[in-house]
Amino acid sequence: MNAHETALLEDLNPPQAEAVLHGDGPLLVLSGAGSGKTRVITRRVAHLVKVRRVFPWRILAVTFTNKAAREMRERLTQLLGAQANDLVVSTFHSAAAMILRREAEAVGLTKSFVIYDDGDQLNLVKRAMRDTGVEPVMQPREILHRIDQEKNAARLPEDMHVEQEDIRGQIVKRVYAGYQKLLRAANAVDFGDLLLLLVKLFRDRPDVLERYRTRFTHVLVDEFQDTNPVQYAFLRQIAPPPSANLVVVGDDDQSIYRWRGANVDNILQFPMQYPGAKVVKLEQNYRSDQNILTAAHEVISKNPRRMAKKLWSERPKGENLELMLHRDERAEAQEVARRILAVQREGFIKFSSMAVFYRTNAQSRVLEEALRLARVPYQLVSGRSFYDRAEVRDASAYLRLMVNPRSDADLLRVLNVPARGIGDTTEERLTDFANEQGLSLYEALGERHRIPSLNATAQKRLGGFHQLLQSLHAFSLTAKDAAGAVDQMLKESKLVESLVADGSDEALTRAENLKELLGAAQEFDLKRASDMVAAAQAVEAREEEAPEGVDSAPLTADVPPLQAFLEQISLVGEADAEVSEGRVALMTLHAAKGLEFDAVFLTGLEEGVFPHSRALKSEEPDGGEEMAEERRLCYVGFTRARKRLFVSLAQCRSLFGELKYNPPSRFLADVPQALFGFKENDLPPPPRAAAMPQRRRNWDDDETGPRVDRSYSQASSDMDGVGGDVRGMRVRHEQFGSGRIVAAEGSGPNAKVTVEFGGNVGLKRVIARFLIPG
Ligand SMILES: Nc1ncnc2c1ncn2[C@@H]1O[C@H](COP(=O)(O)OP(=O)(O)OP(=O)(O)O)[C@@H](O)[C@H]1O
Ligand SMILES: [Mg+2]
Repeated sequence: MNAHETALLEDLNPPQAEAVLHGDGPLLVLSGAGSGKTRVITRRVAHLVKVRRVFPWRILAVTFTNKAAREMRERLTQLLGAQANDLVVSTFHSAAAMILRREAEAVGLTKSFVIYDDGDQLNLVKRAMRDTGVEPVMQPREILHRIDQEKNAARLPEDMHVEQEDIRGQIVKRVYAGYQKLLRAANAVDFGDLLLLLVKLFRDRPDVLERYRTRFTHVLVDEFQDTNPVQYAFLRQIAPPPSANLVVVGDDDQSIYRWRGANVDNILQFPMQYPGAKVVKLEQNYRSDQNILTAAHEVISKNPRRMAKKLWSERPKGENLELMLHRDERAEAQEVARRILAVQREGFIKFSSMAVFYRTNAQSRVLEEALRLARVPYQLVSGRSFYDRAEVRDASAYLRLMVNPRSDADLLRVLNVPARGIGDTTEERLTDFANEQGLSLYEALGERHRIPSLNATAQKRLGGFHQLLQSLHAFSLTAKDAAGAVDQMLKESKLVESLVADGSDEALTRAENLKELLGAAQEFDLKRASDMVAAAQAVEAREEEAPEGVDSAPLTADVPPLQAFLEQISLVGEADAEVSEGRVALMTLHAAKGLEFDAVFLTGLEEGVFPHSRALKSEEPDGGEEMAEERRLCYVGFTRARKRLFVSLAQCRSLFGELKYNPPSRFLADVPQALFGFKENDLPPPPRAAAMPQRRRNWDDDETGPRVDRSYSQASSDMDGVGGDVRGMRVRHEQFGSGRIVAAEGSGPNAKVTVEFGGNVGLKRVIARFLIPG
């Protein structure tokens, strides 16, 4: 073993090392959370390059988010130095986008195609519905969802098999076909197209496929449990069974993207698809304290149809899990803020090592408010929120028109932004004319003198807009960097100027955001310049020439800067925001996968919130696949925590404008009480059902329900008559020691107070006069 090899294997356990050292042929690493799967991928890549002397440009490593890709690349730079810049480390979508751009002509696009997002897609679906004249029996949203599903399943309209009597299916098929036509005419693709078009291209053009197959001799995939059929089809093309060097790592228990077409069968059936694949199981968890692991295990083990897995840890038992009960979502948010501060002060855990999770984005607003008030520095991890702002979308539309004036959806978006007096009638005449003549809107603008019944003013205004677009397009052809192009666009379009002229606070904030977009472009340029230098150095530093006829050029090579910037914007995902140092991260459970934190707050553990109401409506026994997926999501949430896990719930919550009294989440009942530090005798008697008449379902009536339900149903019913002021207060009791008030009933010295005491004492109900503050 040489020195490189020793260093790379040093801190790996035997099965991890086995996976890193595995020779040629397919390999599946299947194991539970925190067992070092991602570490194995990174090490294996480094090992391939350093020890087995595989050219870095032959390696394609696919991760789930751009953020994960960035982190993996950083890690690899530490291990490999400049050579890391010759690797392709990316998400499925950006790998597909890079390849598609190189092969654009072969799929009927030009290199400057733009990528449409969800909002653009919806507009396009509406247009396609109008164009195809389908009966308006389906909502555009629903049709779009079905189209996305078809794309995830690798089906174009002509591949759809729809029965004649399936009216809705027929509608989807027709609109889908019209929608694809509109995309192609606009020289645009949507997210789903990136992989779908590539898979089709590889299928129809074996010569193109062969080039990439010959190039990428090693393909590695993290979070494989969440691949969808079209992604898997791509993998099978580029790394075909039975013998390609395809390494996939994942955990069937963490498959949480079924709603995006992910199919957990991909991982379960991998050994069948790649017969002879080596399977390595990792069983030691390095992340979480034992109590957390036990809780996670108890929750996930209720799922049917899992691959049997063991997971053990040498880590200590750790602290108890903490159960936090609240009157409503505001009290919950305040208490989360308070506990974060306490954990930071007393637990010596940095803000940046803490995270707050929730099931749906809508829950974040109240949490944000409470954190702001409590002066807890936090950051919302929702990568798209900035780019989804109206003014930023307007600016992006202009930028995309700059590189691709044929993009009709973008043109319509900014036709009258900032206001230039182009009204609905003019817009209608323009689009009708374009449709009749088979022109893009931009081309129609050029022919505007032929548009019937347009008066001179309308002509003039359209002319002005046409000129603006022409000028911007011309500028983009010679732009040397993205920031220059953004700056020019902001000036010429007068987007900032009009907002500043408006002068309202809101308009000024919007103007600030546009300047931030310019800042993002500047940052992008700097990064790109250094990446390009690095890539060139990596090519220069190659010790050997690529074999004759093998394509070894960097995948991103010749994309103009503005276009590269736009592509980066389009591919920003929900989980991609970088959390700055010193801040607590707030995110949905879905965005949390792959991450780890010292302390985790999992909020909203109520039936109908988490598990999501959708899963409750499922007609299958026990909620079927939907419920199983919620359970996996809970497992993902728990296993992000290293040392402290707080789970919280509210007795009533208003969400989506409705006030709901939901019973506690079933997942709480699966956690053994001892892990919360409760002892059997601590539990107060169950409350009278009449005390909680508003509940839709009374979990206390459920005789089979686990006892832990009773403890917190009691505590939360206690809160009915009390203000939130004493809760959370620190108190001392002569016999039980110090603790914190969880709930109180009545007021004054005879109030009955439920206190969570430290040590092994746990939850107790005592009379207030026996307590002293502190
Ligand atoms: N052999 C090891 N020795 C010490 N620490 C390790 C070892 N393997 C992994 N770790 C650490 O354990 C933690 C979890 O590793 P990693 O993120 O790779 O796990 P994972 O299996 O990918 O988890 P997840 O299922 O959540 O994606 C990381 O902090 C990692 O550095
Ligand atoms: Mg991982």
